[in-house]
Amino acid sequence: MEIHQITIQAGIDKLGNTERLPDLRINKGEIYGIVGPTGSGKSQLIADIEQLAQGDTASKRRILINGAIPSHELRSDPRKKMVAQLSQNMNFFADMPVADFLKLHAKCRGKSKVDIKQVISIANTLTGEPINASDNLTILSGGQTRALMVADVAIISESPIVLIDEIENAGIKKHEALQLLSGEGKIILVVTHDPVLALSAQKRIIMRNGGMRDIIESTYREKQISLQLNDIDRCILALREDVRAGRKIEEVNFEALRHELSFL
Ligand SMILES: Nc1ncnc2c1ncn2[C@@H]1O[C@H](COP(=O)(O)OP(=O)(O)OP(=O)(O)O)[C@@H](O)[C@H]1O
Repeated sequence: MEIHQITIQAGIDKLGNTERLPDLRINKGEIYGIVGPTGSGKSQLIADIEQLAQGDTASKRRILINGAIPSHELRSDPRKKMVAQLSQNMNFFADMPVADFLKLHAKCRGKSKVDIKQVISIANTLTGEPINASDNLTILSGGQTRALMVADVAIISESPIVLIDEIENAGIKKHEALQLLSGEGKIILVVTHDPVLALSAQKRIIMRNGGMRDIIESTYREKQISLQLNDIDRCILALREDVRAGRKIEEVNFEALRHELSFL
């Protein structure tokens, strides 16, 4: 089923008041950030979309697909699952090599032609520590695990809706991960406190007290700032890999970092 739009029909906040933000329509290819203080309902909003809620969750929201109520089958049949979720705390539990897992997953999804080597090399563009096809899933680091999940969602799962919950400390190149996923024309919602991610989204939903309060469209300037912050982030990620690998740090180009910061 081709999905070109989801609608979040407003429900109630934690105090029982109708949400301030009216129905929200998100189109194919759009990236939305979800921001707000702790306990403001960011994860609940993601969960509502994941479950295709129909007034049956704490928020009483309803989720429409292409403007219509999703069928019972879409909500309950795992093979029809249209939503992929990625979060910082997710881990692989299968005791098998990376390549075997990807092959198995591709087979389950009916995609026997997927190039497994390509999936691994895409994952390796997101992490500083290369993943080998023969590595066992259980020995992958947090960053390698998340990088593999992103590549898997982009190429094998092909779920049209991707929900991302706080991947800021996941140890991967976040901006690149978002670009990889959005390049496939997916609908992406990302819960984040991280300016790199929040500012690179086209719009961000502001959460308060369990309700959708407001929406901000990111400006051209914010996009520029996000790209510059991303360069700084990549520098820190590279240093982290050096430290982790037991290398000595000979030099850090602080001048280049300062140059980036002076543009902000
Ligand atoms: N509209 C709502 N009505 C009733 N309860 C809600 C609503 N939204 C969220 N909650 C409840 O409030 C609690 C906190 O919400 P949630 O975990 O979504 O916040 P969060 O913004 O993701 O917080 P954190 O940043 O700490 O992860 C949860 O128990 C959730 O079920």
